[in-house]
Amino acid sequence: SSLTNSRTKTARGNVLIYGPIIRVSPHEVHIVDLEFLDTIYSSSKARNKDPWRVKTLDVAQSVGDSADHELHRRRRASLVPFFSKPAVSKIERVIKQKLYSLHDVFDVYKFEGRPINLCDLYFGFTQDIVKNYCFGHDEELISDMGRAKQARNQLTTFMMHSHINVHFGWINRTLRKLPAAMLKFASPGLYEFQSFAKKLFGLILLVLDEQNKTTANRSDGHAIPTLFHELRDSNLLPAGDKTATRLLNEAILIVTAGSESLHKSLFIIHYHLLDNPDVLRKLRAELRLVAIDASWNDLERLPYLTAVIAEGNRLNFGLTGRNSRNAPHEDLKYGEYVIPAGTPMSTMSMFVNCNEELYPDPWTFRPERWLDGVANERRKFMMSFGKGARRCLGVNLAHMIMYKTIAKVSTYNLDLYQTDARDVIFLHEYMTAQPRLDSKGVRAVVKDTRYMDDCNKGFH
Ligand code: HEM
Repeated sequence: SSLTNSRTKTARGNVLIYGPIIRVSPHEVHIVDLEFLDTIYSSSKARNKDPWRVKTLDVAQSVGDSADHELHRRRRASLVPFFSKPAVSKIERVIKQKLYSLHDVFDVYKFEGRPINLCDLYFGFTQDIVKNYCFGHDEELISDMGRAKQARNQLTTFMMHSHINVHFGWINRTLRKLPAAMLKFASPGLYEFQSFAKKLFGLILLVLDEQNKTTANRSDGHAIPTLFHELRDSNLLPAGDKTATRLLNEAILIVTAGSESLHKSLFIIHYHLLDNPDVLRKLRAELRLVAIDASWNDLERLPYLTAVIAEGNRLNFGLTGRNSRNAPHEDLKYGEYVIPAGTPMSTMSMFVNCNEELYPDPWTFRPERWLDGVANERRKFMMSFGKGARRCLGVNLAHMIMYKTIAKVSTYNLDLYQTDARDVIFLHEYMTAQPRLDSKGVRAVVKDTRYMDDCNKGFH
């Protein structure tokens, strides 16, 4: 196809000065070639992560940081059933309740006339939902923007240490041995992260103590199996993988991966909707076609909403660093080069998600690009959720939350407040995309939450 030809041209020519294959360190090659993505991130062949790289988040025993292919496969298999579409659909009711809380927060800010910080709001909102999914209850961060801000800042600070973790892991290991009061002084980011981990550890111990229960009772009276109760009872995991420490590592990964990436997609999308009245108008017109309280199933059928979500995810970029894999049992060939078995090979999501041939004017938010004849081709290459056997496990959960949330908040009338593109754009690489470092977040003044001014449908 013409797309295939132009991809090759880009990979070999105008965008890249060097490459498409570069030896970026004594032991790693970096390759920018869309045609080679499925080889690096294979779904069927054994691919290890680089043990050196997985030190970034420092949760060694989690599924995401299980460097060895077989170990990763076993741990992932225990989680897969829980992230399927039918499994995720079971908590649509929880999402609905959280959306009511979200609505209440918007109403309070409307009443007070203060700008709302959408970054903090969506961080609290998503972390509550993910914790609920994991444990059956949460900290209700959404009802306390101060705590939501603190939790978001704490994770951002921790992620900004990710490069130091890779190169000087001993610093964190040493700091962790300090008494809490000294750690707070020496490394506030790590101290906050340790407090977060301590709370999760308490929840894991509770799950392990409640041996007789397989479900958690939620406040609405419905008992839904939760992820960590299921893991505790899973036949797919050996006893060694059910220890409190191993489960804590899993919980840290899932709660941070869930809230960090998901809240970003939400605030990126909401910013662009507020910044592009035409896009917002088209979206609202489409939403008129479905019921106010449409299900995820119905919302997924809406092409423009689907395009808005895909474009927000594209500009999220997922993991932004060099995400390497190695083929432990086979030598691979790239053009004239042989890549010996065990050699880390990497690429970066930005090179794919901002490939100018695939996405002309790539830094512009343009949902329409997902509606043309080659949109399905593009979908194959999107790297925001990763690729292959280690692709994001939370895709379905993320999509359900995004569809339900964007459908709801896009009907509110908000004006951006002292916010511009530098508050959402990828400017710094700290494992995930960070905007300008002095950003105060995406802020907006809430004008109305009850109706859509250019749609004639009211809110209940
Ligand atoms: C828009 C939202 C999200 C984005 C952009 C995203 C992105 C990613 C990416 C790029 C990876 C691949 C990491 C790699 O290559 O090693 C990943 C892995 C993962 N994600 Fe997500 N994620 C999102 C939401 C979620 C949610 C809501 C959850 C769960 C609550 C989740 C759980 C995970 C887990 C457990 C892994 C590790 C999978 C494995 O190693 O097998 N993610 N995510």
